[in-house]
Amino acid sequence: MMITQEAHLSRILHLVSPLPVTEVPLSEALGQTLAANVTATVDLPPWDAAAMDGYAVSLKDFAPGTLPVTKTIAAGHKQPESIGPGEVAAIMTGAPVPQGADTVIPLEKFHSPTQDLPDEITFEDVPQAGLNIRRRAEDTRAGEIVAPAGTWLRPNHIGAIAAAGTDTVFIARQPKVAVISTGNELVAPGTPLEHGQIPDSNAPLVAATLRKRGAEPTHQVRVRDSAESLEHTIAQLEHTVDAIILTGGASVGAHDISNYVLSAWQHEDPDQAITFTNVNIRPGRPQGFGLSPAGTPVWSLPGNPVAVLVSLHLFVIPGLAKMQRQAPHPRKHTVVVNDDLHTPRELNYYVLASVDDDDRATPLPSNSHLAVKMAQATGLLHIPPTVDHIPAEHPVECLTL
Ligand SMILES: Nc1nc2c(c(=O)[nH]1)N[C@H]1C(S)=C(S)[C@@H](COP(=O)(O)OP(=O)(O)OC[C@H]3O[C@@H](n4cnc5c(N)ncnc54)[C@H](O)[C@@H]3O)O[C@H]1N2
Ligand code: MOO
Repeated sequence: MMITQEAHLSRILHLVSPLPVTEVPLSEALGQTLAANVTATVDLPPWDAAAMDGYAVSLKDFAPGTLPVTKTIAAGHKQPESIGPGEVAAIMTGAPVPQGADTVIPLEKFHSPTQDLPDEITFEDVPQAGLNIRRRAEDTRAGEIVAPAGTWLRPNHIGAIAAAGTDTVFIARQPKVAVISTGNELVAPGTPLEHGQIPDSNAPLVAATLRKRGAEPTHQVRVRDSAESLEHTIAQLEHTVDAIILTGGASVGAHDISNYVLSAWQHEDPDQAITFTNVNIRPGRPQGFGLSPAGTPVWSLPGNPVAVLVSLHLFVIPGLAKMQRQAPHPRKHTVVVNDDLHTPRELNYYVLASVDDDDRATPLPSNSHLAVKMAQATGLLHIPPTVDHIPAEHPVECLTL
């Protein structure tokens, strides 16, 4: 039986639950998801501030001529200052504009850069009002939402939240995930290979994806193709983690133990049991998903490395996002292909591609076993089941890796 990519994802999203909420220092929040709105605790800028190094002047009763520089105001100046008609204040970028000042003129208008500021300044004309003043609360006002609940925190959010005067945030607890690679052929990367062995590249790929998305790969285990070992490993882990991701053994071969072991497990609610199906995608066709007897979500992904990459993007990342209480955010964009693409109809094809700064994509060889080709890819092109040919220079949707 074959099911659609949408039906498989919808079952996953139905079965995973959001994790509890906790408060963490902002310094630990990168990659996590806000579980509550962050609001500004201060106006920013907190006061009218100079946007240039120069001279603040009052335009009240102003006439061109030479005026005295009566004070100097640098960034960090704590004393509130004011100037009256006929007075000029030397002012630095970021410093509070003195009360009474209407405009700030950059110093280059009067003299070359110097550390010895003049005692007086000569105006040849009437300056324009309101120049080079950053207005109080122009960025945010205290109480305004800086980042809403559901935001996946990237470095720009961390900077904005700090700017708004906050140093702790509420997040959905970081998902703890066990990563299990199955297969007698697998050895740790870097181990000299005996005949029949290959490096386990899926566990590092899955663990890196988890870290990037704010989850914690708490365990990385290699299990041989033995039902007892797999059962024992999962029984040990399912109570201590929020999710389990297996790779390999999802297909129908005599040694594909993930499928045989997990699909034999009973669940109180049969709708929640781990089931295996073919999904209308390639690579990544055989997929298992459901809840373990302890209620822990289990993704059982196919073993081929590119199939793992595709499965992570289509099925694991959205599931984690629900656990993390994440609001949907765009993950696809449109690119133009440099070469013709031919794929059979009926399946969604995902093709590795190298995408340049102008959003032009060069498709790469994308057979599901070509693990090292992943290094050249920055995107995954999606060719829907309704088409079998995308001509060069045509647009196609792309998931950013
Ligand atoms: N008779 C059929 N055979 C296969 C079918 C099918 O429908 N009928 N489907 C094929 C498709 S499509 C896929 S995808 C694979 C999925 O296979 P499994 O999930 O059972 O994965 P394995 O057989 O264990 O491994 C496949 C391949 O990937 C390599 N591998 C496995 N784990 C890792 C790892 N951790 N790191 C690196 N590489 C790994 C493994 O050595 C195999 O070469 O089944 C097809 N067969
Ligand atoms: O679906 Mo499999 O991942 O094509 O090789």
